[in-house]
This record gives sequence, structure tokens and C-alpha cells, in this order.
Amino acid sequence: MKSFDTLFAELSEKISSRPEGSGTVREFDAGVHTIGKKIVEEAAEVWMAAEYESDEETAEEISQLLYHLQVLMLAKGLTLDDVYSKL
Ligand SMILES: N=c1c2ncn([C@@H]3O[C@H](COP(=O)(O)OP(=O)(O)OP(=O)(O)O)[C@@H](O)[C@H]3O)c2ncn1[C@@H]1O[C@H](COP(=O)(O)O)[C@@H](O)[C@H]1O
Repeated sequence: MKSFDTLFAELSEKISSRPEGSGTVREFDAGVHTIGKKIVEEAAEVWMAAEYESDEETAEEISQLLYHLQVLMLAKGLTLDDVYSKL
């Protein structure tokens, strides 16, 4: 099982090494505008799942939202500490 920190380390490594077929690299290259739209879409899916779907489906949507937030952090050059320092 991954944690928020281990996923962030994995995504950072993907963006550095740019392996063929990485969805993360593709989304990173698409830029902040595209990633931002994905975040809004995923946030709506979290809301709908929380109201109308199972706990498992809600957890899956939340995991996807966290993933896209991390890609946005990387696209902006933000670190985990930048965010954690605001918690
Ligand atoms: N955790 C995730 C993850 N969560 C969500 N997603 C992406 O978000 C999409 C889910 O969005 P939707 O539910 O809207 O599904 P969809 O509409 O079919 O997707 P799109 O058409 O919008 O691409 C998936 O298709 C993935 O592209 C993720 N992509 C990758 N990861 C993890 O990131 C790591 C690196 O992945 P790669 O860069 O692909 O190697 C791996 O550990 C993966 O498990």
C-alpha cells in the first residue's frame, strides 16, 4: 500500500526519468491548466461518490483526486514540505 509521501516520491522519479507510456509524464507535460481541470473533475466525482456511491468507490475517487493534486504540485515545483507547512 502507498502513502501520500511514497506516491509523491514515485511521481517525482517518473517526471525525472520520463519512462515511456507514463500517464504522469503526459499529464505533467500538459501543464497547470489541464491538470487544474482534471482536479475540478475529480473533486466533483468525489462529491458525487460520497453522496450516492459506496465507501469503496468514494475512497477510490479520493485517491484519484490526491494523485492529480500531486501532479499539480510537481508541475508548480511545490514540495511536500511546502504543503505540510500549511497544515
Ligand atoms: N494513482 C494513480 C492515479 N490515480 C488516477 N490516475 C489517472 O487518472 C485517471 C482516472 O481518471 P478518470 O476516473 O477520470 O478516468 P478516465 O476518465 O478513464 O481517465 P481520463 O480519460 O481522464 O484519462 C486514470 O486513467 C489515470 O490516468 C492515476 N494515474 C497513476 N497513478 C499512480 O501513479 C503512479 C505512476 O503512474 P504512471 O505515470 O502512469 O506510470 C502509479 O503508481 C500509479 O498507480
